[in-house]
Amino acid sequence: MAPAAEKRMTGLVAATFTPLTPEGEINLSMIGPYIDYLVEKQNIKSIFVNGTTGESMSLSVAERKALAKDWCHKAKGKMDQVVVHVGCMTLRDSQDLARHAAQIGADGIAVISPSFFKPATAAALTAFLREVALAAPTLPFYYYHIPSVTGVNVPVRDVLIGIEELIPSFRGIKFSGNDLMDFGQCVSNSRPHWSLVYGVDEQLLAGLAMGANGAVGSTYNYVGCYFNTLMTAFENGDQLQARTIQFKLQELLCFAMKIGFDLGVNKQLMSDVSGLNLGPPRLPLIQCPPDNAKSILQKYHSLFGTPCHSEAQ
Ligand SMILES: CC(=O)N[C@@H]([C@@H](O)[C@H](O)[C@H](O)CO)[C@@H](O)CC(=O)C(=O)O
Repeated sequence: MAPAAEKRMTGLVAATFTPLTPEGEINLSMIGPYIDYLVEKQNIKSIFVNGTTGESMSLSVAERKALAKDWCHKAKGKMDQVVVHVGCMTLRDSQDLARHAAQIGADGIAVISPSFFKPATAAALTAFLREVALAAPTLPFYYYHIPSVTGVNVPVRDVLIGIEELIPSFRGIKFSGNDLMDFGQCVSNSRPHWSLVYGVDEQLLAGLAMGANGAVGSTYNYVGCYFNTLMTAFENGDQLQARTIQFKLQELLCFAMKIGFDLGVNKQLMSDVSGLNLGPPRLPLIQCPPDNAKSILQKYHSLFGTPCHSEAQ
């Protein structure tokens, strides 16, 4: 059973981009303004840092520690939760980052499956997750399922079997997959103190219908205020309003996908919408060409209006 005061990862959570300088170094000076933007303009109170959107796998362990520390310190008193992704290709690095997350006051940790040498079974995957979780046993622990990136397709429902006996700090799943049957199976076999958050922004409404406790995603950096409205509409049974907002994001992403949507494009859109200069992505990802950025920004404004901020308060 979870301690009464423990926070769960629920509601709308922005998966943050990692600010870089034009030369490609981590840019800690942007983190304070970034947090203020999310709170004041997007009504976002929880963040998930150093994840996929944060380009964690392109960062060194030292860079990830510096970023995690800064996010946690600067979010204190402003955000409800900072969950730090600590997954790496090596168990030792993941454990190191998990211990560090506990020292800097993170509210939870999440771990992606290693994807070079992949676990072949749920048992192999949970054995890896357990070793990381035990390095920070006081922090709520979430398994981060993102098969489109890792290529690890172990059904999450299988991962959940007996997981609390193996990992006492286990508190849920960040489910960034399209398999809604697997997600539904996770929900129907979940415990009351777990949190199952959905991570495919363009079909969040389906995740909510299946029973998601919240959402973590990249687009909530710049459509967070609208998606807060979507979640309230869903809770109130206003499917029409919820669908209207969901369809707008689908329209934006369909448009961007036709031109070529990747993390570089996504990061550029956040810079353009927020006015924060988050810099380029790190190689091998490349910066969005200016003409593409311009037309995607125009599409954003035609769908979501200028600024989106008025719905935040
Ligand atoms: C594959 C991928 O990057 N998925 C994103 C989504 O937010 C995604 O960008 C969005 O649904 C648009 O496709 C998140 O699930 C990733 C995420 O939460 C993270 O950065 O850790």
